[in-house]
Amino acid sequence: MKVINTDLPDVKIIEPQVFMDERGFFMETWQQQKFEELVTGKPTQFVQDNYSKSVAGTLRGLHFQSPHSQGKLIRVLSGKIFDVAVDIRPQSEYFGKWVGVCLSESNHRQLWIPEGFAHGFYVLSETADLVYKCTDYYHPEAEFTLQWDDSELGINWPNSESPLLSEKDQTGLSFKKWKESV
Ligand SMILES: Cc1cn([C@H]2C[C@H](O)[C@@H](COP(=O)(O)OP(=O)(O)O[C@H]3O[C@@H](C)C(=O)[C@@H](O)[C@H]3O)O2)c(=O)[nH]c1=O
Repeated sequence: MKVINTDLPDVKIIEPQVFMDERGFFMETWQQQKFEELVTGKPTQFVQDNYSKSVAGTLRGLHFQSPHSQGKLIRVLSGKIFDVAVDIRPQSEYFGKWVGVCLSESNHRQLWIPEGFAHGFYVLSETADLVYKCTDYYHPEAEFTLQWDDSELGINWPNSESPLLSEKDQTGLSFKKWKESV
């Protein structure tokens, strides 16, 4: 597997080795030892796997839990998404900075987003099946949504003038409000 750095040093792109033959392909999607050695550099325990399916134009996010922050390892089973991580760690020199990466069934890329980041994605294909591993459990009482189009964050979402949003995601917090609360 190949690990590719992003503009945010703690957020990594992972490209698994894909073995093609006449039957199709095979790949390891997660291997603990390699993951800890090459990606996080420390023991990392996942406790929950999630699966969501979304139609074209859906935008989910930007979500995070505080406390109970979740590291997330994201991959796409079918379709294509623009996946975004925002550094919301007040002590970080990258506080408020974001990175966006295309993950698709054809590039097989995964995104590692550690604890302390908000996460969201926009669906670029007709549908998208997403699976992700999380380092902490779902705690609805600790869940926050940052406004996907917050002007201060300035995320450059592709072709997403009026995305399909959940009710919760239509009324996200501004980054300014979140900053004032931490
Ligand atoms: C996230 C989550 C939701 N649910 C339930 C609550 C709700 O009734 C239903 C749909 O939840 P949501 O609308 O929050 O689903 P969704 O908008 O897909 O939320 C997800 O968005 C992406 C961007 C993330 O990063 C995830 O961590 C998660 O926050 O599923 C769980 O039971 N367990 C979970 O871990």
